[in-house]
Amino acid sequence: MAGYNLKGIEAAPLKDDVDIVIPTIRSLDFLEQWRPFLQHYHLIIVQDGDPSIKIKVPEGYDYELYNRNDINRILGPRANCISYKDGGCRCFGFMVSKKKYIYTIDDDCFVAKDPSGKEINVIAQHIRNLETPSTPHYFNTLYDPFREGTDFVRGYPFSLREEGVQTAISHGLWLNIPDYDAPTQLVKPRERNTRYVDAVMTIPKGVLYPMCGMNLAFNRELVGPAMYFGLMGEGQPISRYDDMWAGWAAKVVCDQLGFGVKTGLPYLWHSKASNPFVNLKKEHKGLHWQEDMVPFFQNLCLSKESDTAAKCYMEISKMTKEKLTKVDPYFEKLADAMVTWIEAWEELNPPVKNEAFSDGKEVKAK
Ligand SMILES: O=c1ccn([C@@H]2O[C@H](COP(=O)(O)OP(=O)(O)O[C@H]3O[C@@H](CO)[C@H](O)[C@H]3O)[C@@H](O)[C@H]2O)c(=O)[nH]1
Ligand SMILES: [Mn+2]
Repeated sequence: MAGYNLKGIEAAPLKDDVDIVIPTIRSLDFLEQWRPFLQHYHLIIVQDGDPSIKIKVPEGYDYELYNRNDINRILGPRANCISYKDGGCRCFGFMVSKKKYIYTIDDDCFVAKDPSGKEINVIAQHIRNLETPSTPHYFNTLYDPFREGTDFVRGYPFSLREEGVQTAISHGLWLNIPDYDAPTQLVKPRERNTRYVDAVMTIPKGVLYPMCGMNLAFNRELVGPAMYFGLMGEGQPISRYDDMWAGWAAKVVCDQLGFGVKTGLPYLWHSKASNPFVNLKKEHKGLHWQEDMVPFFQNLCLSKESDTAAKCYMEISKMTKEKLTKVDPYFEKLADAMVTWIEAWEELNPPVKNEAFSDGKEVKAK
């Protein structure tokens, strides 16, 4: 690229199969540092906040940029399911993408170094995580058996080794500013995560986890419809639980459809501690409601007819309305927004007519 020093650019794995989705209400200057790893990928930028503000995209990146006016134009009345003034707006990018894989990253995240001092190619590691099987049915104590230099340990039944399932989500971690909630940030303002754990592990079937949207990749074809970052932000009683809602729902869907979820490598460097007092105001209801939301998802039993991500999600929406509205009327609104999300998803992503599925049905679990 004229004028840019791209020396040392690493191979951009599956560059035509990945879209990078970035929600931003700040600036995209952070992309300068990511050039060696992200420059070859297509970006989908979801600009939150005032659409009259012009966001500058660093030269040399191939991108599409959507602001609130674009979301309203494209989705019409269904735009009300996309959060405003909350990072959850990023899921609009998941919906408009046509690629197999999504990688989503926050605009205050930078390239981290591993203990040897080598810069970490987050995309390469996420693709490796997504392209190798998960082991949700039986925990391998030496972590990911599909990594170089490791394997299934003694006592791991061979019958289960072929059982590796398709990996739908790869959840990366963060050095420096950890993703703490506001109370924890307030009591530990100077805490920094300096610990690099060289491991990738499958989250066992039936176990939920707090999914952070900061450094996250997933297979759109397997689990895209379930990756709805819940309706939060302006006009809603809660914020900063958008990624949590998506993580809980998507894990239930992955367990139902027989897909895997991995967490661990890659790390990135999270630089900006959002203001803990502002965060406390935004997320305080979530701190209470999570005591109900988590057991709700833990106890969900989906019907066998729910054999695609969209069908699972519609069933979860129905159960949300039935079981969580007693916690707060907001959940009825959220349940309706979940239905709107699926309707919008299916309008923008009509099932592909495919001889394998003569009725053109969505990808079903094997
Ligand atoms: O109103 C908003 C606020 C933020 N964004 C964009 O979303 C991401 C995350 O924002 P931020 O870095 O301020 O949030 P953190 O507390 O550091 O991160 C955690 O909170 C989650 C946000 O819900 C986030 O995914 C977690 O990692 C940035 O890109 C902001 O620009 C926004 O679009 N609108
Ligand atoms: Mn941040």
